[in-house]
Amino acid sequence: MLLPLKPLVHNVAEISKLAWGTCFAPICVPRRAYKLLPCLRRKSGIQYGTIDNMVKAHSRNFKKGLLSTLDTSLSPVTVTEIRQYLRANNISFHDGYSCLHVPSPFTVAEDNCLFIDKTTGRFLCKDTLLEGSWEDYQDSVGMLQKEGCQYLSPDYMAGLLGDSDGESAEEQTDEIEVRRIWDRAVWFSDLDEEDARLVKTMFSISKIPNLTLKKFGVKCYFPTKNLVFPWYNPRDCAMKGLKLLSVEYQDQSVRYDEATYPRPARYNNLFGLSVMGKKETEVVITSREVDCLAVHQATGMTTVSLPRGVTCLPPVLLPYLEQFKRITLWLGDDLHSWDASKQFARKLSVKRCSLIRPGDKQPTPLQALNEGLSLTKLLKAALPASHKSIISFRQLREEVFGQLENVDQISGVKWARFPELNKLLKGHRKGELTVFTGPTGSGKTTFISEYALDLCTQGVSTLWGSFEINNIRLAKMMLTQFAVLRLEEQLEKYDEWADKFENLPLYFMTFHGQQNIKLVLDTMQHAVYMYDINHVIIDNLQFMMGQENLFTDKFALQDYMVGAFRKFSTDNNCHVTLVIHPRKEDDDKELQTSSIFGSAKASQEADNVLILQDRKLASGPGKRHLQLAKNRFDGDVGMFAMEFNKSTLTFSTNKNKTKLKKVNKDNEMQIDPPSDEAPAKGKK
Ligand SMILES: Nc1ncnc2c1ncn2[C@@H]1O[C@H](COP(=O)(O)OP(=O)(O)OP(=O)(O)O)[C@@H](O)[C@H]1O
Repeated sequence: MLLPLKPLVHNVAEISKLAWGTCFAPICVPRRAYKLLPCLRRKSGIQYGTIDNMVKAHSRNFKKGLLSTLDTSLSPVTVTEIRQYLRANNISFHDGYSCLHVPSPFTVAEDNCLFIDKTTGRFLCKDTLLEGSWEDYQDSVGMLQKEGCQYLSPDYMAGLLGDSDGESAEEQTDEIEVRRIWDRAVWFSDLDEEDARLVKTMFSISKIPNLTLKKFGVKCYFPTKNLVFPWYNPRDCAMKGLKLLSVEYQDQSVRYDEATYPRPARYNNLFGLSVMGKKETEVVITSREVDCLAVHQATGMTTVSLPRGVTCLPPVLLPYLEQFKRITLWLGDDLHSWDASKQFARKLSVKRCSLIRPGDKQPTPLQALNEGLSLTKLLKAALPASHKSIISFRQLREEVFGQLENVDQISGVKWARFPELNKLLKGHRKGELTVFTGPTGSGKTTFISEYALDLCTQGVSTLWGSFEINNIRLAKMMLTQFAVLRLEEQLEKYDEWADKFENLPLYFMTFHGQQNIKLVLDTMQHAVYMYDINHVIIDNLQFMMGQENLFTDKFALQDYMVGAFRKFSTDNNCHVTLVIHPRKEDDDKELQTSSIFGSAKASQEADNVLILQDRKLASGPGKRHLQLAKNRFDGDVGMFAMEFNKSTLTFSTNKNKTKLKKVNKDNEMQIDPPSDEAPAKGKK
């Protein structure tokens, strides 16, 4: 019996993708949502009434994307509930690492399998590539039971999936571009020998033979000397996208640049998947395609590389890794990669993961191959990711050494726009809690927006919780700061900057006004899982104060909330920046740590306390001082002046004029107005 359910699932899968967007949506999502309905009608070929009903049946999801309602789209189900549901419906399942494996209702294929993510409830049918929410899955099961059939029409499904009628203009342009590049790119074996040698030398892949490159589908786009990595559709090996890698030599260093089609947020390629056997049980995961080639070349092992390097491991890829009993993460040779391996291992289930710790004798796989090291030996020496509760110093000594060896990386990501902040705070580190305060209307949101944007442009995945100003206003301000331009006067440049902005790893919670802290924390947790968020900004804490009835005392309530955010940042190794209003504002006095609303708990729990000072010190309109009042990392505290540029909404620190004032943390802060003198030496 043919059921018109498949269009529904395809449809709903799309719609529910948008529903997830309710929690933290890249700002373009609602615009795309509007395009969905007409195209579904066109491509489905079934009666309008049916589609309309289906859309109506799921319109709660759809509308949520637009109306910013969160509750049900957020962590809709626990793994226990999923198991209970499957048992109650007599659906056999296998308890996998990150997913539950159940028979797919969408295919007749023999080894059909549908993967349900244990954390989110979202599903993926590997055979048809259909995906959707937990609700969609339940609906499909309900439909099957109602109709008394075993499968939902595969023919119908194939027709739908193969039809590109409903693609957005962006997708169509990408497809044309992918085809154009792919057709012009050539296999290394077809290149002139001299040319092939030149390109291989440029990318340090001389030890990778043409045969291996061809096996992985790697071509060369010779006019611009790019490597071209394909993204094959795992279903039918059709081209789904590609990555272009270019290399630039600056002084002694080499810089790799990459461009992807489609754009990074939609580029979910596990490079190497097409080469992988269905029965393999071991895999090595690398962060770069060239490393993947190197591991395979040296060891013959199954290897895949992540689509966006160490930035994230998108959960949609987890089903493809379920078949592996043993996974080795070899992501790079710096601490950032090491942090990422530990984070990704948690997603993949630590018990099957081993990690290669960066170090002198453990460089990137490509470097190891080029230096003639034994990659097999290095892989054998990988450390198990699972730690017992009690460990000895022997297990820690390598980690401690790594920290001592990489002091600069330990101090975190540096700000590009606030060099003075780097001098005081050294950098932005994962897992810390920063409390930020300043007088009402002094520019806290404006400053913290630029502060976070600066880090985000350097790859720090960022989640914004702006409860006071709405996301459109916030994004407009950020875009202005990003472009450092008054875009309203140069609208012709809007698309150029918006395109670049869209590619940042930046997400927004759609909360506005008073919120329940549990809901906010759940959303943050979900975002960490989905997008590997490294920095969350909460602007501001006062917007969670009205929702809690647990405490009659406002101070106790705030203490409880600060404690909850502290725990979150530690548990998830994710930096949280909390904006908190000051308790009292006395016109004659500067704000101090003790001015932060609540008891001393906020400043005790915080690793860093930043204060935007705008009184007394300001020697002109728009001038502000940023004071670092607490710094747990190395104790340096101090302050520096910033100048506000009203047209670009940016605070800049004038390198020539900025007077950085470091003070001993035990002393009271001595603050002088900025002058043209050279920066004062820290007293520390
Ligand atoms: N240094 C500055 N000088 C003059 N105007 C500023 C400065 N910084 C920000 N502004 C402007 O002041 C307004 C308020 O800024 P913002 O919302 O960032 O302040 P806030 O401290 O977060 O406010 P609140 O206390 O209400 O949370 C904005 O219009 C912003 O453009």
